[in-house]
Amino acid sequence: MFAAPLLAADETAPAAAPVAAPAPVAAAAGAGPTDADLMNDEKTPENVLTYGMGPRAQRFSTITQINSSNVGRMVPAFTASLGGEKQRGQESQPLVYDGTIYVTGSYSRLFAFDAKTGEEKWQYDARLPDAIVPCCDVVNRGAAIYGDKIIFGTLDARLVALNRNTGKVIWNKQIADYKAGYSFTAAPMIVKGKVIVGNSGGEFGAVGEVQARDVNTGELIWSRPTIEGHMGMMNGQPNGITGKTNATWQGDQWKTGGGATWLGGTYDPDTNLIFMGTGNPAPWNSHLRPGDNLYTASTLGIDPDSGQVKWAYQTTPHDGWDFDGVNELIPFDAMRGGKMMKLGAKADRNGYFFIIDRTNGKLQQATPFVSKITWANGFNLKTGRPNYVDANRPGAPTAEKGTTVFSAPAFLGAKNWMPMSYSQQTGMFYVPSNEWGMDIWNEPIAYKKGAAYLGAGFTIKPLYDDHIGVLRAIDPATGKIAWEYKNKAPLWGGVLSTAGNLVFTGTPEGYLKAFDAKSGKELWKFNTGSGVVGSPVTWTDDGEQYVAVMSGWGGAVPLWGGEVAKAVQHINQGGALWVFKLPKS
Ligand SMILES: O=C(O)c1cc(C(=O)O)c2c(n1)C(=O)C(=O)c1cc(C(=O)O)[nH]c1-2
Ligand SMILES: [Ca+2]
Repeated sequence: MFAAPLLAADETAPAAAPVAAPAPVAAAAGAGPTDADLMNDEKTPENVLTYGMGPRAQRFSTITQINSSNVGRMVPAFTASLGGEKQRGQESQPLVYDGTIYVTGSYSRLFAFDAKTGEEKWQYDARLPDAIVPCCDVVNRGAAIYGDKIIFGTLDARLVALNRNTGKVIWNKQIADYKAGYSFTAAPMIVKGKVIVGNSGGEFGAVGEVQARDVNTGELIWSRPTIEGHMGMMNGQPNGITGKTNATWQGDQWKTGGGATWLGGTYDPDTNLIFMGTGNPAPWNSHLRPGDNLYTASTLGIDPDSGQVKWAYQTTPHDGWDFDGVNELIPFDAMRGGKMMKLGAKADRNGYFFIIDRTNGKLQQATPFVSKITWANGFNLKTGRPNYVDANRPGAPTAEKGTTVFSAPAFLGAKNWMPMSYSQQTGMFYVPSNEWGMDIWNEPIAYKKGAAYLGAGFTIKPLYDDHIGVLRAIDPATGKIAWEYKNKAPLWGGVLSTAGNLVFTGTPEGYLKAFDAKSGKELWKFNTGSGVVGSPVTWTDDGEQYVAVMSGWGGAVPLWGGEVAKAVQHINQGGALWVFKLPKS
């Protein structure tokens, strides 16, 4: 725009040009987002640079043009198809930069669309090997952008950097062995020039790991396994918490112990910590692995510079239900006991909404956010541990099958991967939750490379006739629910809140919906033609506010949902980006 045209080559420069101040190297147009831009994402409404709309992943926008008084008039601006036969769950969150919308698609694809018209600029298809074994549909949750690159993970456990203008591969790195059950569904996160990635594979005895890779080359900078035993052995570094190598596992069980970091993390510039959730211990059958099984079903506070674990908090010690525990920890600050505190909130799959001190991982509050929880009666705030209801743990298998118990929440969780939002305007968390239970029983199982490693059987059942999904506004000061919206099908998409007093989320029935953030009143809906399991975002372009979401039914519910899967089997698949704005008038 106002920058002088760059000289293409040295020869074109006057030979004896007087040397003034050194030219700012490559700060020119087209250089792309920097570390500072990523950290500042919450404050730049003209783009969406990070998964979570800021490193803290609060999914809150300060834009007010579309608000609770006019959202009822919002209309589609355009839609863009992901095309073809590869229409499965579209869990992606769009990124928006410099006139382009980037979305990942099912089967490890990445698309670049014009942000004003939806016209496709390019698409990349990772062309997966047949042997991949993702547990829960062929999903991907989003990309990361940096400089000239757009970076995403694939189901055969690779991390791929493409040129964001052309879609051409810049580097392509294997992060784990997909033949041993590893895959990659999370959006990568970039902190200080390092691509921070997690892995998937907890249902196959994979071992959780966080890797930091050089954004320019893809080379490994540090690796942090999440299971005691592996932690102690890595690079000769102590794990930074217990200093012990393997206190909470018996025998060799830690070798295939799970704890996958399959949702990626959030980052807090204030404390310089990455918060990474870890998944279920493997196998699911808890009688086969006595002990707390650290650090599965936990949140880890990790130093991005070294990979050292600074603290850990385990939300389900000795998990026996696949309560997993990867759910995002969202940093926020609030008054507690008369002082301002650096806190984090996590709505866990196990049914509790946790508030912890994010400087040290100490539990401050744990309140149920669903109506039925059978496995524990609350948490002990001193020890941070659950008060277990032992009788409700699935029993040990005798010959073939242990006793069946009814358990709530179901293993797909009071909240699964779909991200909640924190509104800086209302001070509320908006949590996509589900009310369901399951019959669960344990079975014998032995580890076999690349095969499912559960040792349990299960059938998910609804708890109520009229709804499973419930969007809940939670006051973090008390854990009390301020309002709720009930949905017939399970909620499986992310949430966005805005300073326009709005909350957006999608439904499997196909709608993107807008609610009044204070009252919960439904203000607007639009049917996208397939289930919405993506995460909505918003931005401004030439003075107009846009809202975008991916449509395309899928994810774990149709595959693992038991009786609930049957109830939603009529929902049609899809694969489309939908973009909305107010009509010009
Ligand atoms: O332990 C794991 O490694 C792992 C990975 C994933 C994944 O990567 O999608 C899911 C789960 N577990 C899981 O337990 C689960 O319920 C789940 C739901 C979904 C989805 O995308 O709908 N993924 C996953
Ligand atoms: Ca899992």
